[in-house]
Amino acid sequence: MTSPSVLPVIDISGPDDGPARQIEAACRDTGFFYVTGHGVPARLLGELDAASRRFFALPEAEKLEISMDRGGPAWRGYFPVGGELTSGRPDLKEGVYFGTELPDDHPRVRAGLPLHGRNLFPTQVPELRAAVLAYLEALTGVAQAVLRLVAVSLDLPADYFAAGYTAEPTVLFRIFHYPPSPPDSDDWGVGQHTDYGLLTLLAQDDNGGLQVRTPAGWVDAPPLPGTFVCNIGDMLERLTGGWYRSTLHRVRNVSGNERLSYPFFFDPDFMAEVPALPARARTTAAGEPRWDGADPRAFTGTYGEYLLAKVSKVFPQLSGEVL
Ligand SMILES: O=C(O)CCC(=O)C(=O)O
Ligand SMILES: [Fe+2]
Repeated sequence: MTSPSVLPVIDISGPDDGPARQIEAACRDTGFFYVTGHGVPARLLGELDAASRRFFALPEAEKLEISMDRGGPAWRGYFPVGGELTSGRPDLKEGVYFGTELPDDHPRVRAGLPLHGRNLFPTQVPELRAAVLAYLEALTGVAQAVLRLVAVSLDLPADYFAAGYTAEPTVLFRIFHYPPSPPDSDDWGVGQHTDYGLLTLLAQDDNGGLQVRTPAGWVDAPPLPGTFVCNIGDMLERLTGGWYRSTLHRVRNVSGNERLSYPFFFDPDFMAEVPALPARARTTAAGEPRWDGADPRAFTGTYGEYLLAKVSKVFPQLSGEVL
């Protein structure tokens, strides 16, 4: 059972102060809100959606031509239904992983850094390439704009993130296809989890299925046309000493239709350590034990190390091969 959505809609187009206070309230509450006034033309998402539907309609063997195990350490490409284990169980979804498009001679690629490199694009749907790259650029702008407001909400300089953690951000982007869940099944499209980085901006089609954990129980985050669902990840929880919340969420597609979603993850520089902000280090005591048994505040190391530990849990069969 879920309750109807109670998540706020925040217009980010106005002067910083109003939306920053709304973001503060949302991040203190569920860590989830809708973003409007973002300026991304609907056409970009329309092109992405059309190309993605063409891709998923291909025969499995053709989709496997960009299989993840061909992406090497860059960790890009297609995985079939059941190929990802978010909460230790196979998810009822297939998808394609993308990230920042880096040429082979980029210093981080030459240094062999995992998760860095070229994307894999399907030759059968050539228009997907331009649609994905244009979308990544547009969403990077939205994410920097939201982080500017997050910075203001924390009494930090407005360019705190853009000049630091996200001067060279870790950008991960996925296109997911959730087949309909059989009635009464207890399979999840995505098992319950929190996101790993700073923030996620999600576009979803009209089918719904995303659920968010709140103190009052699970609530729906239904599609609202022209908005992105934004939620904060473990690194913002960690930076703020738990003042802001990285909240559990999950997906079950009970619409009876094929659901597509487009989560865009905007995360700190792979090489950065992300210690608690001095003013926030001790704001709250640790809460209830987390979904993954891990405590993002206790972790030491770089964001890249945190991310790789997570990724190798959800793709156990790949982690030995490519990392
Ligand atoms: O598909 C969705 O609605 C959400 C996906 C998600 O939570 C994730 O990929 O982290
Ligand atoms: Fe998520």
